[in-house]
Amino acid sequence: MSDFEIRTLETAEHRAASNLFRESVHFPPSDDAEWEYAAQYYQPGGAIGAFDPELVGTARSFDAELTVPGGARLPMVGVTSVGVRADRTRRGVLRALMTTQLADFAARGVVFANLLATEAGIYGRYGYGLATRHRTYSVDRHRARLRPDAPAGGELELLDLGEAMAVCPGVYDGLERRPGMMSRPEVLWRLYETQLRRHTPPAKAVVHHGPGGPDGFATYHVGGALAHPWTRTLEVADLFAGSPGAFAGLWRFLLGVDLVDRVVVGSCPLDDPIELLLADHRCGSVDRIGDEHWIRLVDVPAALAGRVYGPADPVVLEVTDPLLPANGGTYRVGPDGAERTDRPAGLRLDVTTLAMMYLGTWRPSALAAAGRIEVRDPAAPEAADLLFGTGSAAWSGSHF
Ligand SMILES: CC(=O)SCCNC(=O)CCNC(=O)[C@H](O)C(C)(C)COP(=O)(O)OP(=O)(O)OC[C@H]1O[C@@H](n2cnc3c(N)ncnc32)[C@H](O)[C@@H]1OP(=O)(O)O
Repeated sequence: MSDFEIRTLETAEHRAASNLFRESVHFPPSDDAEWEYAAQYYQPGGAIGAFDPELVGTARSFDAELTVPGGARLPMVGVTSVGVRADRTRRGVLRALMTTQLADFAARGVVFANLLATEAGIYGRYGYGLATRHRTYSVDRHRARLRPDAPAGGELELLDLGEAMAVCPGVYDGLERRPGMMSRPEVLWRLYETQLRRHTPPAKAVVHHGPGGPDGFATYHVGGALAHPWTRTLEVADLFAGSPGAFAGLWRFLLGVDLVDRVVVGSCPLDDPIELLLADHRCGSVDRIGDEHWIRLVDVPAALAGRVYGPADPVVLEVTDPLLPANGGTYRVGPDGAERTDRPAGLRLDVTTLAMMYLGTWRPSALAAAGRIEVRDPAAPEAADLLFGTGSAAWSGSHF
């Protein structure tokens, strides 16, 4: 670990860092045209590198806000573009990058760090716990009909990508957010626009207009065979709906696009009601349930105080956090909030496990049954299930 130096990268070093990351995930280096837009994703001062003295590892982050149960939006950073040169792996470079980043986040008052992991075995050791999951849902368009009692929805407006990028960010900002959703900084919209523009023809968007104005949208493209017989798939990148009418209206539109065989939504919340809208739910299928965001509670007291809790007897949690020891200690969590306490703990857990239950994705009793929580008070797991449970499944829908 002492054989290399970790420091913030200068803007002039960002391209080398980006290419190092790309090589680590087996992508080619960016050409000039690609780098022209990719450079914008590097927030000034937001990338770090490990040098030995050459650049051998890197990670970057950007600022956003995370919605927690109850609706509060708390400061988070998105962590991404993490890579170590293949000839320098397994000698502590990532550990040094992660430790440096976390100390910096804590000093800046960040409450959460979020990431999407290439492999499930990497980030738990740094306090990141799998906190949101999503599913890929596909529908056989030829068989699909919405039930006659499905909400009618409002007007739908088809936009090209340029128009969509002027409209969708505002619609997104106005939506009520589930736990796990995040603000989308402009760089993320630019990333999505670039990805959507790669399709031929470029992707489009459909916006739903409810009684109070635009309240949902979907971005999509249609790909597949160009010649008869048609085997075309409509792939949805984003689907956000602020009301039952918007959700049904958007799905009705997507299932109505001609010359399409399947409609696939890559990332849906686990509990969205599409099956309930279909007249025959067997024409739809869950293709995959997977990891979505891993979150790290950088400031445990602020994170615990920032969300609301369900009705149950209070529990006392004893939390351990070797990388950020200031988070360690006992916390009383009850329907009236959470604060530090001197009372004896009912449940003992590490900060990674706390992240897994924080947004309601994993029940404390299940984590205890799996051996991830030590139970000191036999009544505490059931009470914690009720306290940490949420009305809707945590989901982000924003990937980076
Ligand atoms: C948010 C994102 O950007 S996700 C992208 C992550 N990047 C990639 O997947 C690109 C390809 N992989 C890499 O670049 C590297 O292998 C990395 C970044 C995953 C790991 O970097 P390294 O410098 O080798 O990790 P380091 O030596 O610090 O190891 C730290 C610990 O993680 C473990 N570890 C490292 N990589 C992995 C892995 N892929 N799976 C499981 N454990 C791992 C090590 O065994 C070590 O364990 P220990 O603390 O118990 O000793």
